[in-house]
Amino acid sequence: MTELLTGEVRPIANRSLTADTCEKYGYKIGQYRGRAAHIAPYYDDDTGMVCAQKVRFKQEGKKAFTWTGEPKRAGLFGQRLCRSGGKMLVITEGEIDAMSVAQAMGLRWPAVSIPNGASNAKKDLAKHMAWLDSFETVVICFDMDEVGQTAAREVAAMFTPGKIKIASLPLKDASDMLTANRSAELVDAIWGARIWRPDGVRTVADLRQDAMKPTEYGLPWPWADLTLKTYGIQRRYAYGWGAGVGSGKTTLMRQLMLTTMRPDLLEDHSHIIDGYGKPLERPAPRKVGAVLFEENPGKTLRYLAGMSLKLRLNDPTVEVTEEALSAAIDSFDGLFFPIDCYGAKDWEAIRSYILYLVLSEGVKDVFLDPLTALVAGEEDERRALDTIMADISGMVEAHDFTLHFVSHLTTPAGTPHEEGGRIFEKHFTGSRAIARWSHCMIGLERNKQENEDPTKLRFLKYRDHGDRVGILLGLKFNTTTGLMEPCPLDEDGGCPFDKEQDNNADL
Ligand SMILES: Nc1ncnc2c1ncn2[C@@H]1O[C@H](COP(=O)(O)OP(=O)(O)OP(=O)(O)O)[C@@H](O)[C@H]1O
Repeated sequence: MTELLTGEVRPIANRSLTADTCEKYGYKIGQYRGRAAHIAPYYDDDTGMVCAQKVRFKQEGKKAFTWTGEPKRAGLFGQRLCRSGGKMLVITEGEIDAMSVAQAMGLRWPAVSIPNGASNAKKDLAKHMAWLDSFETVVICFDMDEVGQTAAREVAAMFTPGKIKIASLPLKDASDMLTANRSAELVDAIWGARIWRPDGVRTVADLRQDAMKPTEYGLPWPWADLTLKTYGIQRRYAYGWGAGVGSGKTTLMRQLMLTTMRPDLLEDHSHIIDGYGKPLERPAPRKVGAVLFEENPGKTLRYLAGMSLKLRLNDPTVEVTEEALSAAIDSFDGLFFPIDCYGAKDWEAIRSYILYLVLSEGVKDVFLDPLTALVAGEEDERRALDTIMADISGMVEAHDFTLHFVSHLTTPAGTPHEEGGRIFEKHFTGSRAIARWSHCMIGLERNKQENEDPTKLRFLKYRDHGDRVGILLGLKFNTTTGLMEPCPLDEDGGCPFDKEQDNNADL
C-alpha cells in the first residue's frame, strides 16, 4: 500500500470549480514526486475512511494518473456524500465531471464518478448495484465520445428498466460545460435526460415520420387489373408461386422479369389513380437477378428477347432477323443478372450471390426458380426449407427487395393440378415453411388438357391485404407472342365447385 498524500483545498480556476465544491468532495491540490497534482479521495464503504487517492498530474506535458492507498477497497468518487434511497443520482466518467455537475446543480444533488474510466464502468458499478438501485432515478452523464456513449448504454442495461436515463451534452463532458459557462444547459441536460430503452424499442416520436408516409401502390404487375386488385407488387415481400408440372410457372416468371426490365411492355396503368388523385406512373427499367436452376441463362435471355419482340423464338418455324434479335438482346444489357447455377444448389452460395446482387448491383427484383431445387437431396427437407425460407423472409425485409420463388406442388387426393384441380396452401412442397415465411402465395390453376382453359391466378395468402385472396385474374397464353394475356373468367372464376370439392377430400 502506498502512502496517502496530503494537500490543500483550493478552487480550480481553469475548471471553474469553486473551493466550496472541492471542499465538499475533499478534492485537494498537493505534490506527487515533486510535481503539482490533483488528489481525489476515495472512501472505504465499511470504515468510512479515505482508503485510496486518485492522483492526477502532468508527465512530459501529458495527463497522467496514479493511485495511492488501496484502490481495491474504494467505492465511487463522492459516494459517501450521497444518502442511499435518494430521488436522483448522477454518474459521470471522471472526478472533475462529477464535481462540475454537483456545482452546476447548486451542490444540492448527488453526483458520483466511476474510478477507472468508461472502459471499466460496468465492472466498477456492478459492485455497487444495490446502492445505485436504491435511487429513484439514475442519470448517466458520460463523455459524449464513442467510448463514453457505448459504456453508457452498457451500464444502462444493468439497471431496472425505467429508472435509468442517459444525458446528452452539446460539449464533450460536464467539465467542458462548466468551463464554457454553460452550467444552466448542463442542468437542463441532466433534468431532461431521456429514459434509456433497450435497442429496438421505438416510440411514437421515432416512428411518426414513417407512419405519416402515404400508402402507395406497389410496382405494377404486367397486367393492370391485377395491380388494381392487389395494389401492385410489394417491396420487402417474398412471393411464392405454385403450379402443377408444366403448368406455366417459368413462363409467368419470364414475363415478370421481362416487364421489370422493360416497363414499356407493361399494360397501360394510367387509369389507376391513388388516394391522392395521382395516376400510377410507369416505373423506370429495373435490374433483375435470376437464379434459374432448370434453365441455361442464355436460353432465358433468348426467351426474353423473343417475348419483347412478341415472337415465340423456341418455335423453329418462327423467323427473326439477326438485327432485331440483337437489338432485343441489347435492351437487357446492364439489367439482366442471371446466376449461372446449373448444378450448384447450395443455399449458402446462392444466398451470397443474391446479397451481392442486391447490395452491390442495386438489384431489387430477384427470381428463384424453383425453390425446391435447393432442398432436393437434403436429409431433412422440411428443416432445410424452414431455414431457407426464414432466411429469405429476413433478407427481403432487411435489404428492401422483392423475391419471387417458384414451388412445386405435392400430388393432391382429388383432381390433379395438371388437370385444373384447385390449389391449396398445403399443396406447396414444404408448405408449412412457405406458408409461415412467405408474404404472398399464389397458385396457377390450369387444365393442361384443355388448351382453351385459362390459367387462373389464385391468391392464397396476402399478408397485408388478407381480404384480397381468391382467383384474381385469368390469363391466356398467346401462342404467337409467348406472352400471357388477361382473359375473362366464368362468373364462378372458371373454377367449378366440383373441382374444389374433389381436392377438399384431402383437407
Ligand atoms: N397457359 C398456357 N397455355 C398453354 N401453354 C402454356 C401455358 N403456359 C405455359 N405454356 C407452355 O407450356 C410449357 C411449359 O411451361 P413452363 O416451363 O412455364 O411450365 P413450368 O410450370 O415452369 O414447368 P415445370 O413444372 O417443368 O417447371 C412451355 O412450352 C410453355 O410455353
